[in-house]
Parts: sequence; C-alpha cells; structure tokens
Amino acid sequence: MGKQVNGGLGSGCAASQIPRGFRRRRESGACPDRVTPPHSAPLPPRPRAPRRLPLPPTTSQRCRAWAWAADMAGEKKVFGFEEVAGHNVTKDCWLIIAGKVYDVTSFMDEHPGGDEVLLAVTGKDATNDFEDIGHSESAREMMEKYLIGEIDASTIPVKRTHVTPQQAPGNPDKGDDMLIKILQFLVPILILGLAFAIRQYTKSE
Ligand code: HEM
Repeated sequence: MGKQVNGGLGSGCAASQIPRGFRRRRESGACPDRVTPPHSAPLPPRPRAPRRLPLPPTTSQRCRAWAWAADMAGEKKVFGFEEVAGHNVTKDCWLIIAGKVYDVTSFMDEHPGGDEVLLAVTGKDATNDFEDIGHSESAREMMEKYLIGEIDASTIPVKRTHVTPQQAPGNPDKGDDMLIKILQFLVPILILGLAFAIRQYTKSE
C-alpha cells in the first residue's frame, strides 16, 4: 500500500501511480491527476492575421509597364488588332489612331468629348473619327502621353466595301421601265377620253 506523502492527497487520488517526473507537484499537495490545470496552461499562440499580399497587376497595368519598358529601350511594342480590340471598356480602353495604339484608360473621365465617343471607336481604326472632329494641336500633343505602341497593320481586318447586288440575267428592271412609259401615255389619253365621254353625255341631255 502506498504511503501518504506530506498529507494533502485525497483518498480518491491515484497518487500511487505517479510517474517520477511529477513527484514535485505531488509533494506540493496538488493532485497529480491534474497535471496541467487549464488556467496555468500556456496559451496557444494567437493565429496571426494573414499578411495582405499586394494585388497582382491588371492586364492593362502589365501592358503599360511592358510598353513603358519597351519605350525606354527605344523600341515600340507592336500589337495585334485582336489584342487591342479586347481593351474596350471604360476601365481599360485602347484606341488605334494613325497606326499607333493609345491606352486612354486614364483619360476617359477627362476627355472633353466624353468617354462614350472613345468607347464607340474601340475595336476599329479610329483615325477617321479622330480626324473628323478636327482635334486641336494641343490635343495631338496630349496623345503622346497615352501612346503605348504600334498596330501591326496586317492584322487589321479589311474594311467591308459595299457591293451592289448583281442583277439577274435578262435585266428585269427594263420591264418596269417599259410599263411606266406606257402608263405615262395611257393615263392622259384615258382622262381625255373620259372627259370627252362626259361632255357628249351631258350635251345629249
Ligand atoms: C488619345 C486620343 C484623344 C485625345 C488626346 C483627345 C483629346 C481631345 C481634346 C483635348 C479635346 C478638346 C478639343 C480640342 O482641343 O481639340 C477633344 C474633344 C473631342 N474629342 Fe477627342 N481626343 C482623343 C480621341 C478622340 C477620338 C478617337 C474621338 C472619336 C470620335 C474623339 C472625339 C472628340 C469629340 C467629339 C470632342 C468634342 C469636340 C467638341 O466639343 O467640339 N476624341 N478631344
């Protein structure tokens, strides 16, 4: 039978099976069953707030950075039409004017002609639209700020030209012309004939 040490261990305590390492605790009178009371347990490390990572750059920012780097290196980036045409929203707007590509995203709010006109000419060669307005010299100087590269002219889709519908063989339009000519003669003759008939009828009465 286990001997009671320094008094203090309750009768229900399994002090007799105390492993060696807990002897001191046992001697201090605390029940060795309660080896690490919750209040004295070291607090678990606080979960650290996740570090805010910087957002990855947008396509437009990447392209601008690329174009800037290329510009610094003395070469202009050459864009394909499809790539340029994809930038067609207010927050990401590119224009093709006179063979050059302009990223006017940051200019949308400031453009005196409004942002809608700029959006309306995305996805096409906007040279004529730009020239039709008769932009001032200062507007043209301003453009330099937004220049990001050049367009690969071979990628611009060929403009659709208006094709007049071909006439069917036998030229059916000719038949219509003949009918009109006949009516031009016939109608006045019929009116005259009718007038003459009415006159005759009223005379005989
Ligand atoms: C990077 C390209 C462009 C720049 C820097 C630019 C700049 C300007 C500026 C500074 C003005 C004020 C008037 C002037 O100084 O001429 C203006 C007016 C205007 N722009 Fe642009 N523009 C650009 C592209 C375009 C395009 C592609 C269109 C297409 C239609 C357009 C349509 C207009 C219109 C409608 C006005 C108003 C004209 C008026 O109220 O008399 N702009 N733009």
